[in-house]
Amino acid sequence: MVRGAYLGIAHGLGAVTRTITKGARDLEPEHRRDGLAFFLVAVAIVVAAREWWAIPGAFGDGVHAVVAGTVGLAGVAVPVLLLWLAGRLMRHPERGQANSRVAIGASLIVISVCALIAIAEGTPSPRDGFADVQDAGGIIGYLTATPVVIGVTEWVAVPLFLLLGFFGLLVVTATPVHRIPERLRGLYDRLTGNHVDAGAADDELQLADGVSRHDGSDEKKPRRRRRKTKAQRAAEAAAAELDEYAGDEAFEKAATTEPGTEGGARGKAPRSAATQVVPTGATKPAPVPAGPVEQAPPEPRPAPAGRAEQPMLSGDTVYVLPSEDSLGQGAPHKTRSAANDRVVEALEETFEQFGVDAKVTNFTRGPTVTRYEVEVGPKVKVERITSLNNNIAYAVASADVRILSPIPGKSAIGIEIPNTDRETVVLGDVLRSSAARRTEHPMVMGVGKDVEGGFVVANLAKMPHILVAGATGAGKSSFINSMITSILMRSTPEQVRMILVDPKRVELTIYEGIPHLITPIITSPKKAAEALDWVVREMDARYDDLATYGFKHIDDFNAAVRAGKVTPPPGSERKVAAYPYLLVVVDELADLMMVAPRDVEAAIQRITQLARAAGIHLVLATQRPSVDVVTGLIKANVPSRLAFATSSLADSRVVLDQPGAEKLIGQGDALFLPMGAAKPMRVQGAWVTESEVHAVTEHVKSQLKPTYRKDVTAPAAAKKQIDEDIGDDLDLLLQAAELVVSTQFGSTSMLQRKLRVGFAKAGRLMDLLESREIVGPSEGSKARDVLVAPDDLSGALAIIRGETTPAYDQEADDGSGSAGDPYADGTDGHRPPTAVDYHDGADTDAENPVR
Ligand SMILES: Nc1ncnc2c1ncn2[C@@H]1O[C@H](COP(=O)(O)OP(=O)(O)OP(=O)(O)O)[C@@H](O)[C@H]1O
Repeated sequence: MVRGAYLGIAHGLGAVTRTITKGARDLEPEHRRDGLAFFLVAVAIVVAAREWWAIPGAFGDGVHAVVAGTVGLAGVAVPVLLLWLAGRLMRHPERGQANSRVAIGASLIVISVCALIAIAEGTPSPRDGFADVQDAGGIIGYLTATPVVIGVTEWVAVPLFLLLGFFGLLVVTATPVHRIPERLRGLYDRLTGNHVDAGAADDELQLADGVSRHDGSDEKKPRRRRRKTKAQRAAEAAAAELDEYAGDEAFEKAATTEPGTEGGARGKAPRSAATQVVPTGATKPAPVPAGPVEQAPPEPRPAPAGRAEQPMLSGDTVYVLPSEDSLGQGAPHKTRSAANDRVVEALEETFEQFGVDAKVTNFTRGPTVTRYEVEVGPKVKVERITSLNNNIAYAVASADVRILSPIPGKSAIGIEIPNTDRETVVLGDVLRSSAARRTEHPMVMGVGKDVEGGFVVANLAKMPHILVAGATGAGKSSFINSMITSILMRSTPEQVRMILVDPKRVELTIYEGIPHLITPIITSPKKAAEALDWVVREMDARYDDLATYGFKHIDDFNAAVRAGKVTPPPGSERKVAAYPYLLVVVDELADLMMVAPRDVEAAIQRITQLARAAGIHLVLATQRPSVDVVTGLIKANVPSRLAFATSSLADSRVVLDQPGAEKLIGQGDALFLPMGAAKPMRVQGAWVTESEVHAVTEHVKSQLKPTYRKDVTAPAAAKKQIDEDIGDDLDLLLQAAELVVSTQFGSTSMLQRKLRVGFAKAGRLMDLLESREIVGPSEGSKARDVLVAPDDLSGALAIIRGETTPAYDQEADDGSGSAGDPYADGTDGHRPPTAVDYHDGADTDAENPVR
């Protein structure tokens, strides 16, 4: 009977336990993690009850025996450690890998502390009585300290354990040894309340006080402190949002600018700093500065990046981003110089000579040009100023005078005149500006400074594609350097991967071998065209994943992957991982368009139409922004534009759809038209020296080796075969294509008549032509648009036949990377291997069972 009752109870308990654990397995991952955190809190309370408040009772004695028995006197710190771990687990459930790193580091510290206490208490052994062990370093202290003390005496053991504890501390805080000084500085800044970007705090000061930052008199100090605390809170709140990148300005908008340093004030309505930042704010007219040259105070050196933790790569590797010090500081920004005063005089003299009632009321000095604001008197036509363009150019001895009438958002005419004493905008300064620090988005780059001296940063993910054009020597390559360097400074290869196409073979060589590359730098236009094809396939694969798992954007998919919510279908061995952003940079589009115009155009069109949600972004640069390179189709699909000085007005129109770029003065002076902007913004591009780029690339290369994918520049195997959907209709389809392209008339009834086929067959042929992008979509009873010019007919026919264009076949294969057919693994040939396992290298593609 007793046995029966015992077995009954045991079975019952077993069933209950199984039900609970099975239920726990079905819980959402974050509930499970929260459960663990709450469990740690509960244990902390129990341990504290006994170790801190000595609450009596048999249970308490048991707890003491376990805690003090294990870690000895260090037991008093156990509740604190448990509470901290629980808090961390609740706050950062997504940082599973970081949490395990913290656990390892904390264990090393515990071992070190227990051993040191054991040594301090004379290394008692359990043979002398377990109470002594409990009052020293517990069993951990005994087991770790005793052998070391016996081996090398306590004189050596103490420094060894101190070293172990120190190492544990570095592991917990993810601090590599060489960054200790920087971390200490960060900690000091944090403790003293200085860790908010000083520029941001000062901006806020100006808004509140209505005085410029030069006016920091003593009585302002208490207020300054209060303001800073507020700015600090705002910065912290913003930082909390950054994990998701949601709601952050630079993420929502393609480009962000930071209010510039104040321009000089002159004339009848001088402006104070406050008016420049908030037009409606209370203003106190600032006196006209007395000296001929005025400089804004140097931007205070900002605190280090303040990343709480270095980003993790899979496999718990800590990837250390390049130090901010790799990029130098520029000279302080001048808000006014003697040259500006001379120009103001020249302008007013010109107005006087021609009898125009106009005055220069203000100016804002940018790094390259200064914008002089001119207000005209009553009854004076604005055109009178614009008609003086040539005379103004003559008076100021500069051909590059650009008149804005009016300045967007102001009742004033802007006259932009190059500074004779121009300044270089240094990339390091742009990346350290508060505009750049406001977000940790990995695709944010430093663009430069605007005409008011404010820093401009742009989020390439929001562009979502950009066309960069300008005559030779105007600054395109420097821009691309700044862009790539910005990304290397801010992102891990797990966040951003790149394909760099450099047909000129000189500009981007410095980036060869960086781990962010997915394929070696492509110099052959033929391979570049193939790489674009690969990007299309990669995009399709990403889309398939988005559709399969029900996400609209790669960011959502990645967030779900990181939260452990994406599980591959049952039976699949696929390891689901977040997709990196993919940045494709083409340094000379014209070279590609010469080799395979139709293919390149078609690939660009497909990528640009769809790639945004897939996290794929194109940067197309050209020094020949003519209509045969930047075709209508490409233009229509690349919404953001950056025009450096162009050699003609026509080129400016191709890039920006408006004149202006032909008036730019070169060396990084640009008009930037991010997606959604109505008017282009004049910016001076950021400059990064070769040695800075070298320092950054050496740093990233020393962290990781690139894992190239072999398939990127391999021609797609399917191209050689006639597509399945054409079947037996190849001849008819070729005839149909020829008819439609040569007549430029996409009509189904014409096909019926000329090819003597029925309505259904003619409709099918037309659909096939549409799928090959020879005609546009059906427009009801109207004829379809024909997308292929008669000159390109042979290329179109070759594609239908499943051949590549002749240019492809002629090019010799240099063998770099196209060896083997990556899709010869029994898949359908159209589907690329998914990008989920970049880190396992190209070889794993064939093993990827999910297609
Ligand atoms: N942002 C910048 N700040 C200062 N100087 C610049 C800047 N950009 C370009 N320059 C100057 O202009 C020169 C030419 O720039 P860059 O090589 O970028 O031109 P490019 O448009 O790429 O020309 P190409 O098409 O011939 O390669 C640089 O060597 C540098 O002296």
